[in-house]
Amino acid sequence: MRAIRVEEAVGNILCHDITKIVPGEFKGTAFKKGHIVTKGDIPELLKLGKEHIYVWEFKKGFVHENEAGLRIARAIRGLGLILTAPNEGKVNLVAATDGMCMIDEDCLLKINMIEEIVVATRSNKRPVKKGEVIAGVRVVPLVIDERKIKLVEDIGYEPNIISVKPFNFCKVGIITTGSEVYHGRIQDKFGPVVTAKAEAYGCKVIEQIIVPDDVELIARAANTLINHGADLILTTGGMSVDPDDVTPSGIKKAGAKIISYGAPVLPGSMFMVAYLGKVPVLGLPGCVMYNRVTVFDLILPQVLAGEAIDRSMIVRLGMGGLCLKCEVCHYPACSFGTGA
Ligand SMILES: Nc1nc2c(c(=O)[nH]1)N[C@H]1C(S)=C(S)[C@@H](COP(=O)(O)OP(=O)(O)OC[C@H]3O[C@@H](n4cnc5c(N)ncnc54)[C@H](O)[C@@H]3O)O[C@H]1N2
Ligand code: MOO
Repeated sequence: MRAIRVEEAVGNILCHDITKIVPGEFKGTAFKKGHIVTKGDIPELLKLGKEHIYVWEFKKGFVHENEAGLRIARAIRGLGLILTAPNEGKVNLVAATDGMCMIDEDCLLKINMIEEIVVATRSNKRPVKKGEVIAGVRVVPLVIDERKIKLVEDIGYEPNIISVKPFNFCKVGIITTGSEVYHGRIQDKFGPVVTAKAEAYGCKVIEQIIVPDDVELIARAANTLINHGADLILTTGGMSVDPDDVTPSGIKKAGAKIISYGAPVLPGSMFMVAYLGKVPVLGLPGCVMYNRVTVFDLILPQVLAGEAIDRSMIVRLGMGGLCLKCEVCHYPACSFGTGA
């Protein structure tokens, strides 16, 4: 730290806040610690009674927090993100599109292990909206040893440490099972719920086939939907333990490869994931119709972001898999699904 004349301070970094007081009108910070003095600041500083100010003594090999923040942000930015200008050293990474927030957790850990580097993100694999902040980065001191920034940049060679993967458009086919619905004893309430959820991600429901609880008819409906161009199949109902719950058998009979039957998620424990060729088939239990958020809300965006679902992904959902059923639902801004 050294004191210099204000007129010679352009390009130097302020070491302390400078306060402005106008009686009856204003009392606050006119210039913040860390501010880089510009030519235009000089008259204002002089008006504030400052002929000399304390500035940071630049040492070779050190960088200012603003530059450091920008360099870290650039190093970790993957696809689908834009950067904000630094504000007191902090740079935000903002979603450029709706999509799935993807974070390389190992790289994030390595970067945050470097002392004085701060990278704070959202939880991994969450649906995000265009314009939402996905991560904020900064360094702890006002100036930082450039070698630390270079370490971040070395790790940053890994592509897409933080990215937003856009959702693919899908043609969705629905198979609604249940003899009570098929025979018109009750009206279908499940189809509209899953249609609304799929459409919220920009998908189109091309067809819904209503079948009784019959293994053969469920299997045939699945293959009909494939022939009609569906690239995602959702089945509703018939997923639990009654003798009439035959949807999993129907999916199997269609020739699908079962990835997982059952998920450590409540609500949603009777969920099934299968693939009929390349087409994902999601077996949705009755709770998906009834509850506001369920396992379906965790897996649907992953499928639409092009993630191949395997059993380990389903099993990882256990931690954070308990929906607290809050009076006002804030999902995805809550712990539900944070194990994804
Ligand atoms: N003994 C056990 N019972 C239940 C278990 C269990 O493990 N042991 N699991 C429960 C869980 S978890 C769920 S979730 C439910 C739902 O399972 P299903 O997928 O088999 O649902 P269904 O039996 O087909 O139907 C339940 C209920 O919802 C009505 N429904 C179904 N589809 C429609 C539709 N398209 N439109 C309107 N209403 C529909 C249906 O008529 C039933 O009333 O099982 C628990 N039980
Ligand atoms: O699967 Mo039920 O599928 O937990 O409420």
